[in-house]
Amino acid sequence: VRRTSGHQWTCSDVTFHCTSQRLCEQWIHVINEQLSFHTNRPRSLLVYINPYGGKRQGRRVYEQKVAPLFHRAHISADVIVTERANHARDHLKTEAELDKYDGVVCVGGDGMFSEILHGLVTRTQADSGVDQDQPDAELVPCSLHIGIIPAGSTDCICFATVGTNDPVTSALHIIVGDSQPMDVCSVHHNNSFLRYSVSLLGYGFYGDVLSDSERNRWQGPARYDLSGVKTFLSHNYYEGTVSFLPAESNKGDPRDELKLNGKPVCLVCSQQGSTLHAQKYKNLQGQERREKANELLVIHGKFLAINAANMSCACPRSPKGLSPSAHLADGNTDLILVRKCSRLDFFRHLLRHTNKDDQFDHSFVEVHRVRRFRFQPRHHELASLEDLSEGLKKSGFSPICVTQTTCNYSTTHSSWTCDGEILPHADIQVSVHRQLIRLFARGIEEEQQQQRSVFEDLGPHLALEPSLHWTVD
Ligand SMILES: CCCCCCCCCCCCC/C=C/[C@@H](O)[C@H](COP(=O)(O)O)NC(=O)CCCCCCCCCCCCCCC
Ligand SMILES: Nc1ncnc2c1ncn2[C@@H]1O[C@H](COP(=O)(O)OP(=O)(O)O)[C@@H](O)[C@H]1O
Ligand SMILES: [Ca+2]
Repeated sequence: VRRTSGHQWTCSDVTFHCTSQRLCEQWIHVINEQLSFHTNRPRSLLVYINPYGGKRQGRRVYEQKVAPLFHRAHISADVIVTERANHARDHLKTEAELDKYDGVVCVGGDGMFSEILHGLVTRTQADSGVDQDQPDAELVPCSLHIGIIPAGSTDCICFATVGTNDPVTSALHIIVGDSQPMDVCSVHHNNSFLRYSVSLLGYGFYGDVLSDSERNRWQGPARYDLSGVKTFLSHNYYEGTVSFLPAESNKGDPRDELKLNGKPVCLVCSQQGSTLHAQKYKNLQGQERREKANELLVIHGKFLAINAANMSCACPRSPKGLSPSAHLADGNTDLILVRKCSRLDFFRHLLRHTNKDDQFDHSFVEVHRVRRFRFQPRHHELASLEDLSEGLKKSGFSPICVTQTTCNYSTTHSSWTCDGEILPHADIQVSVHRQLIRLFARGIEEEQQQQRSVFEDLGPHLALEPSLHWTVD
């Protein structure tokens, strides 16, 4: 494997020249033996292809670019081309013989990844007797790794965990058996399970973009830009209450520039205990300590957007993403609140997602790193307002003022987008489950790491140094 620019990997050939047939055979034997010691490499994969994702190239991408590489790496693959939405999810949930495989690969976009995620996580909980309807249930991590061959519209899960959306690079991360743990958010409504999310949970702006874009799916990836402009121009804002449990104090800040992104070296993701957290509350005792450590913060307001970014959400549209310093595996999500502001200010904020400026450095934007949160839209409070208006009517006051004020606050209600799918409820509770899944990826590498040979990272067995090449000659 050779690294090229922009986090891309390509195949590279090494030619060994031998003086005799016998020596050549010895070398082949030794190399195959050494490769067999590397047990992290997958040998058998279950592949799902969404033929309708993105620009509808999933099948071609897999057959022309990925399958030949798996073949060369002696990886066997059982391929299922999906015939309908949720085909992959349902197959994984009930039918798939998971014991036969070392990993599951999805060829498609974030929506297709979401199907694999739901299939695998639900299957694992069912097999372990865990009830996913309980918002505080401790979920059991999935044993199979997931690989993503990008062939969708946004591909942010691939981009934010690999650094690029290139099918060959992703195939090579699968072949070498890279492993990247990743947090998963569970979303509940009134104590019943709705969905899991790994990338963006967005209410207001992104929820509206997604709802509108579903009608224009035939346009492919461009549907998001068109709906983006439409939603931007309609400039709706929504009122509600966000309550959240902040992250432990040792988990970094959404505005720090750590950018370690959940790699093995990332101190934030690898921290086991909660030492600093414990220190913060060390002078408190028993119940009081527990309450303080679990203190919910409550914010009420009028918002253009409420976004929870469980990962950076970097994608070709926004190379640093919605929350550039978010970690992949720290057990937290970054909650971004964009309050009502002028169109021009909101445009400035959006534009900063495409350049190096800090998109959080606006008076109307705040960002919190959180373990859990809940959103309650204002219309849920309406019930009590209606009670109030009844009461006022009885006491001789006109109820009209109450209703009118409510209607003027925001034009309509929004929906949540959950990794690109629309949720049926606005009142949701979200909890982060630390490192619930593992991907065939290694996070985004920094420059120095990129200088090294890929095989140096795989341990001594595969470190075929150039000097060895010369010995063979
Ligand atoms: C002025 C330019 C503003 C550019 C702002 C770009 C911000 C982009 C942040 C993207 C975060 C993406 C998070 C990923 C979510 C995905 O899981 C999910 C599903 O993906 P899939 O279809 O591959 O299955 N995708 C999405 O939710 C798509 C979100 C895309 C939003 C595009 C918004 C474009 C906004 C354009 C506003 C233009 C204002 C112009 C005024 C004249
Ligand atoms: N064979 C199929 N026919 C129709 N829809 C499908 C099929 N397979 C998967 N889907 C659905 O297509 C949607 C979009 O898939 P995705 O691969 O994420 O593409 P995109 O990134 O363009 O949205 C997902 O919601 C997925 O459930
Ligand atoms: Ca996280």
